[in-house]
Amino acid sequence: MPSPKLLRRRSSKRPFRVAILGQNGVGKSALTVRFLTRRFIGDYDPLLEKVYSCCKFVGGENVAIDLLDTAVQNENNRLLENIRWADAYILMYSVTDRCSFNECSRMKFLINAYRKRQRKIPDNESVASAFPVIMVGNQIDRDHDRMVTEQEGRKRANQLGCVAFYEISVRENADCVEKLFQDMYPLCKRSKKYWPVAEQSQTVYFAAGTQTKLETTEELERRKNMLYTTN
Ligand SMILES: Nc1nc2c(ncn2[C@@H]2O[C@H](COP(=O)(O)OP(=O)(O)OP(=O)(O)O)[C@@H](O)[C@H]2O)c(=O)[nH]1
Repeated sequence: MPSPKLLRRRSSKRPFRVAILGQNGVGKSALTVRFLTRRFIGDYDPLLEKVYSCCKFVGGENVAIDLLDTAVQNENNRLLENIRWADAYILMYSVTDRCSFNECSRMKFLINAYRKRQRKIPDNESVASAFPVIMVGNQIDRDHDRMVTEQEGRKRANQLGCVAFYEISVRENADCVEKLFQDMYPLCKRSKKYWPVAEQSQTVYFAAGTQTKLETTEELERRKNMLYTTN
């Protein structure tokens, strides 16, 4: 792999920010890397929390996207920091782990509570449409270990007010990951007024991060201006 070159973002407006939330081991890092590179990589450092920046052609337009691959979500403060940072959320669980499925409800509750507290949303608009959440059940290739049915997942996503629900296997199917993001952006565009859209950029940025954890939004902001590329 070529040594990473330090680049500066050309756009002055900020990208569309997506946080991938979910319990440990559900496949957040695998999803992120699949989307960015189409490759499936088996193992990742579970303690790392990274923002990956890219420009992708989604929903018929070039969109600058910052993807936050979150790490341990046990601390509510960290989770709230990530919620605050993002414009949209992917709530991920493993269909083989009911605990991770239930954790999605807690996270959605926190998203709603935080966004309502902000009072930025007019009364006639719901949190769901202003800050879209997509629920994703991963690891469907492990059918013999399945604990959560597709029907249950869909029902829960509906009850929680998620804008979409998918069952995927990051490991087996790169196309379903691509489709997830392709579908997601148009859904999220409805809430565009809540996030400034970035200018078009042709460079694919990748892997902004060091071995340290991200502690604050300020840290995330600082890193946004120091992006690395593999190209
Ligand atoms: N069988 C199968 N394994 C998967 C799939 N997606 C991810 N994995 C595996 O699940 C394990 C956890 O994946 P990660 O991407 O590290 O999960 P994570 O949610 O980022 O975990 P933390 O970093 O600990 O929060 C790894 O061993 C992956 O190879 C999938 O679709 N199918």
